[in-house]
Amino acid sequence: MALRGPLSRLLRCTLSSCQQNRSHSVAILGAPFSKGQKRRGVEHGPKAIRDAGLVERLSNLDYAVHDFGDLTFKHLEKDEHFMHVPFPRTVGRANQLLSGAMSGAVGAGHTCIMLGGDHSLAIGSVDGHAQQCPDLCLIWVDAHADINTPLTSPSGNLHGQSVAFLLKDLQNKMPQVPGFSWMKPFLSARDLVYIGLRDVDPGEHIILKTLGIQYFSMRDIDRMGIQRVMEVTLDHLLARKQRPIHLSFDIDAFDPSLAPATGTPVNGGLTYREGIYVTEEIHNTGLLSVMDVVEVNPTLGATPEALEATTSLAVDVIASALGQTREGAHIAFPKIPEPKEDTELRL
Ligand SMILES: NC(=[NH2+])NCCC[C@H](N)C(=O)O
Ligand SMILES: [Mn+2]
Ligand SMILES: [Mn+2]
Repeated sequence: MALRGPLSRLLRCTLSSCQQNRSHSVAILGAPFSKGQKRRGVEHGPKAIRDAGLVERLSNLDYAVHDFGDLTFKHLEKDEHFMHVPFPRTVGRANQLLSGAMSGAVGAGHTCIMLGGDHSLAIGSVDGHAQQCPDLCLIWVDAHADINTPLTSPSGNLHGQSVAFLLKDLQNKMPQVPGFSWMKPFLSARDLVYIGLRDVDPGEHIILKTLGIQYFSMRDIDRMGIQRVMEVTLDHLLARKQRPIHLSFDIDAFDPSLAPATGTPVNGGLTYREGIYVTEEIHNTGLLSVMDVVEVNPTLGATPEALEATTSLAVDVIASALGQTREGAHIAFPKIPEPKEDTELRL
């Protein structure tokens, strides 16, 4: 749509300092971490996504790409379970480190891409982003709601609990998990929208309903269409005021036929076109500030083709969130090139 580009640029000028000067500089933060769940291999996600050509794709979109490399996480030796939650201190410490790095990168004026790693990393990623942009809103694209508390979680895994750590509204339902005393929940339930849900635990369902969280399950997408879902999503988050968007994209939101190399696949997911439409619409707001891409697990690709499909899909959604269009672009050509006088036009 013709109005989108100029309109979004106009809006960007009126934004708070944390959103300015972001448009042409992208930071990549690798977070090779897997202790938020029990399947090893997801720590190789950042390398696999880079190997699929991420930096080159973003450079072709005319961005200055700053690849900050991978963070170094430590596994703490003495880290007993908390209730049935494994590795609480290790996950807490990793997220503390990521939060600091994310805050620094956002503060330096970059649009940031966090490559996971498992989805527990969204705790640090969103926390660090919020330190620079306290009025951010969160779009969570996922088969799962990741909003269990330690008391509702069937698995104990922290990658299924990230949102519960972020939400102010759940503060009095959360026990003190060791490793997380460095952070305070800051997000309001109304500043969050889910897209793609199809595997929601009973405890998560009561949380979503009690807090009145806006979500669009795969059934809602079937019923309304992805175009209407995005309209309502962006209206819900941005109608009152324009603010930075944090997009947390779990690759398992896509159908497992498209993204097989992931730890908790669920049938009946987003089509390629639905997923790309989501990121295109987010790009068109001009407000994307941080994007997480998580749960790409290269060791779970049954064949090299399955892995390649998953990683190139990850690169495609990132490129689309950063402005790659299906209609082409004329970055290299201000006008249609004309042959010089003395060149023969046709043979
Ligand atoms: N980020 C993910 N893939 N999360 C899967 C969570 C699965 C399940 N709801 C749990 O809490 O254990
Ligand atoms: Mn998921
Ligand atoms: Mn997730």
